[in-house]
Amino acid sequence: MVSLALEGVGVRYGHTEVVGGVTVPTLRGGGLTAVIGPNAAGKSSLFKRIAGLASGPGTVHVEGDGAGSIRYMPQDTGANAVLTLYESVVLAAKLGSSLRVSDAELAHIDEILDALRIADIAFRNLGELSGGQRQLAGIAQALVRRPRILLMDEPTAALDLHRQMEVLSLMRGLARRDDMVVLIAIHDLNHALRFCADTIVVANGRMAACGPSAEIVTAELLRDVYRVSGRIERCSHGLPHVIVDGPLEAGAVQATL
Ligand SMILES: Nc1ncnc2c1ncn2[C@@H]1O[C@H](COP(=O)(O)OP(=O)(O)OP(=O)(O)O)[C@@H](O)[C@H]1O
Repeated sequence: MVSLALEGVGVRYGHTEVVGGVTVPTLRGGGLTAVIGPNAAGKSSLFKRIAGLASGPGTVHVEGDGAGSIRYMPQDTGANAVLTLYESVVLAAKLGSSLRVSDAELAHIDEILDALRIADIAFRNLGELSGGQRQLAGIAQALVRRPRILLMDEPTAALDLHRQMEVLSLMRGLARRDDMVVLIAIHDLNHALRFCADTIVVANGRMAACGPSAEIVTAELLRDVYRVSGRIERCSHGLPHVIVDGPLEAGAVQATL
């Protein structure tokens, strides 16, 4: 069992504090947690702080088996034109350890490439891949280290609709099977509602709300955090959907946060 909790966590770049006072009650492995909020709210910075890649005040509490294994998957994994997709995943698996690759590790890599449906492009250079294919390679690189806590920064931003659903379903299944804590920074609120049991809202460098996604993604959130008018309605299948009517005038946003 692994768990993550944040207590008064902030992020500073030099003397500038971009995130402050984020306290998140214990998140246990087994499900997805969405991290939502406007552009520049501080989601990526918070992820980097949790992963130890940025500094700031507060405490990141990690407990349980393999608690040291935190992995941050950046928004843009970049393209190293020299490596094939397969080589990049093997290298990711071996980061910080010996370069000997066991049969079990190779089997694990194949399993991940199959699950992401990218085995057919495994031996193409990353520089020749499409943006979506590179994003899938980045997910493979993150998964191959068997993280217990995985911080995914907009992992579906470059993917088509089918792939978005596939990847989020896969991540939900892996989180459950491997008892991982998976935080996903995501702009699509419908995905947060559909795939993530819990949602954390970051706005202006602060945590604005945290709880079950259905209680967090509301018309008030759309108004106060995203400055749009909208509503949450159930479709004919009974699933909640965010419907955005349009942007609010600057003066119409209530200063409740
Ligand atoms: N390395 C850095 N040095 C200084 N400021 C930074 C650095 N990285 C990010 N920032 C600033 O920190 C703030 C939060 O940025 P961050 O990338 O965490 O936001 P975000 O919520 O992930 O945004 P988006 O949804 O647009 O990806 C922004 O004002 C940004 O300009």
